[in-house]
Amino acid sequence: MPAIHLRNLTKTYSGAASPAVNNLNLEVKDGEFLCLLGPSGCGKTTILRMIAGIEPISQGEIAIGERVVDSMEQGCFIPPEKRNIGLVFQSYALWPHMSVAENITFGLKVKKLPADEIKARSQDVMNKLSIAPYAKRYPAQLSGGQQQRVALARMLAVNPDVLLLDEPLSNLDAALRLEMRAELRRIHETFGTTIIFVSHDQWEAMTLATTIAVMSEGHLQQVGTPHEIYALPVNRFVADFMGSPKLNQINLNQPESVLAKHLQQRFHLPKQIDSCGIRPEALILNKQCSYDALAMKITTIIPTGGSWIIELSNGAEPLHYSTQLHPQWQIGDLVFCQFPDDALHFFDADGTCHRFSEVNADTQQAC
Ligand SMILES: Nc1ncnc2c1ncn2[C@@H]1O[C@H](COP(=O)(O)OP(=O)(O)OP(=O)(O)O)[C@@H](O)[C@H]1O
Repeated sequence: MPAIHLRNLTKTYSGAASPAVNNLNLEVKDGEFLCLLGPSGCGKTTILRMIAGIEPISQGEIAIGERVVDSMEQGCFIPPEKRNIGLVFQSYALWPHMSVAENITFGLKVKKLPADEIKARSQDVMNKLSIAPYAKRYPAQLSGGQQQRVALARMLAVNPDVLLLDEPLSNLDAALRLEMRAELRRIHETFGTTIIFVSHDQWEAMTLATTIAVMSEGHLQQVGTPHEIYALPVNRFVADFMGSPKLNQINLNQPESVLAKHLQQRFHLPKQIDSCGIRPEALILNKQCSYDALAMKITTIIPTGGSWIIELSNGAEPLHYSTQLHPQWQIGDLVFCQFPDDALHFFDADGTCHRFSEVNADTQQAC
């Protein structure tokens, strides 16, 4: 399967004040399962549509493998049907008057493949996606998840080099989404297809993708494995966007904040660091005081089914702690909260994130 190269790719819709996609450089490797992740309106669908060839680019270049398929500079444009790309949208757009089998074989007939190959390919893909028993049914006689699988089967049958999926699970209920995520992972493992998947759901991205590209307002923020994006965010946007409950952020420029004072005293932080973040699960709570702990009161305990979110307060700003262990605390209890230095994210004024080792901070006894 070919890699996809997006070079200085920009899209400005007519009349728009700023580009929907701004000077994007991204390589999607052969066989990669890449998720374009970001909030609504950040340009994800526009990128997918440009790769598919159904949205004209404003600047830059798209190459699939060695072949440039779109370039303003070179004045070249390969039409969508010649890019060997499968596109599945949020709405499955199955032909309602065709049976499942007919929907799947349609693209193969358009390609004028021999009848026995059409039969073999469609049977194979229906078996792999467990929809063979519904071959004779019409889309209206299928559940949402079954329709979804037919839409995927239809794309996979034509054996695209690249599969583009635009939030294809968004119409499904929670149980079906889980089932379809497993299905998509199997498809990726079985077919080795390069997949680009659009989502605004970080959980979906974390559980599905081999690589995540986080976007904000048309700008690429970070590309990395799910672990890198979660544990080593490059900036405040990525750190804040990933994680539920959200990253705790402590503004260090509040002289009256006990929390800010504790962190300032405990770590020698350079002046340019103006806030500090820590994931809720990275906090450590103890019953006993220790030199590096801050006393905080438990104000809320929220069970979320198998895990708990605990709100802690010390004066004004609350902190959130999350755990999968049944909490031994009650609301009103005093606990001692530690901030492990390797779990801290330090942000400077422009939002760039630094690790503890980078800010070269020394620990200092505080309590
Ligand atoms: N055809 C269009 N004409 C003008 N502006 C558009 C058009 N399509 C999208 N936009 C604008 O471009 C920006 C990016 O839109 P896009 O659909 O790519 O975002 P997205 O990240 O996929 O959002 P969502 O998650 O809501 O689908 C948005 O500000 C949107 O309003």
